[in-house]
Amino acid sequence: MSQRRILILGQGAMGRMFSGLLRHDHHVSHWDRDPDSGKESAVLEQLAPGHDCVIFAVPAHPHAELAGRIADCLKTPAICLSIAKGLDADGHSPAEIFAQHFPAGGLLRWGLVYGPMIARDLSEGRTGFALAASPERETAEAMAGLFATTRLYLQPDDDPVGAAWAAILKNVYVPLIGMADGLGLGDNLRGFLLAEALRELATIVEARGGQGRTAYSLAGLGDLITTATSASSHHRGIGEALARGDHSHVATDTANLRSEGVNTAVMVQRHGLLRLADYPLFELTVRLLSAPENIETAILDFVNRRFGRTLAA
Ligand SMILES: NC(=O)c1ccc[n+]([C@@H]2O[C@H](COP(=O)([O-])OP(=O)(O)OC[C@H]3O[C@@H](n4cnc5c(N)ncnc54)[C@H](O)[C@@H]3O)[C@@H](O)[C@H]2O)c1
Repeated sequence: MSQRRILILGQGAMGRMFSGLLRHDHHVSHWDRDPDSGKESAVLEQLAPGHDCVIFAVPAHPHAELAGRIADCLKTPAICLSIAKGLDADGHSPAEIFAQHFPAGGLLRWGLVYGPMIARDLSEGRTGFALAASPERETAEAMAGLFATTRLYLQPDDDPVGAAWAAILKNVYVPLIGMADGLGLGDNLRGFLLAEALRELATIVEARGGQGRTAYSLAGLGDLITTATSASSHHRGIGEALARGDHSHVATDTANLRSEGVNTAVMVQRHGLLRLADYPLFELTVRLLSAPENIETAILDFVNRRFGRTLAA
């Protein structure tokens, strides 16, 4: 494939990993901003023009601002691609933000890359897998083509809305798995909770305008299993910490930018994005993330209700 000019926003774990994967075949530039001081590594408006692809390897919360700046200064065709699995302060996903800033028919096209692609595995030469989801098939295929010589295997897909909700919401369910495992509730219960989470995720994806099948793709099932079972998973670790009484990640009514999953739980409630009563496992998880008390009883009560039993836990 021909050499592309790629700009990577963010030089954290994912930004560095992408740079390592792509720099052999493409011309790669970097931009970052210190989240504490706000200091930017370069003037984005001077750096961005001329690039064919901009990878947003930053959390969701600065996406709208950065997409607006990119849209104003890129005057040649390019693809903007995000990997962020969170909602911004307005409750918007990267799919919604990109659709607004990069409208169909314009010079800038967009897509999302979601799936089991833990930065450490890829940085150490192992494989990664993800959907390359875009509203346009051609863009999805171009995204997959960028990585064609790397160990990140991308499947072109046309459901970015579903991919975004699947990837974002699985980070809310994963701490529940961490809680159950942290309390030693068993392998069988983990399997049940994962099956329930997936079933619910498919209905939520549809309710939010995506396709239910996307919940069973790399962006949903693939990422859910990986994150829920990886010893190094941040979101699984949050659940394990809550199970041992460490409440440093408890969801409060303010944004929690240290954990995207916890922050998503807060944003879903703040912006009324879902009718929680329709999704009992999601509702249980959100409740335990903000009030992690009697976790075992709460999970077993859920199991009994699901099977129509009234046994005491
Ligand atoms: N780590 C993974 O394995 C993984 C996998 C898939 C997707 N993701 C997603 O990728 C995104 C980045 O993850 P990461 O692991 O690289 O995080 P990280 O904390 O290692 O890096 C985040 C980067 O974003 C920059 N940043 C933070 N706030 C910013 C702001 N307000 N404005 C501009 N830049 C800002 C930081 O300077 C840093 O370079 C997350 O949304 C995450 O969900 C991560």
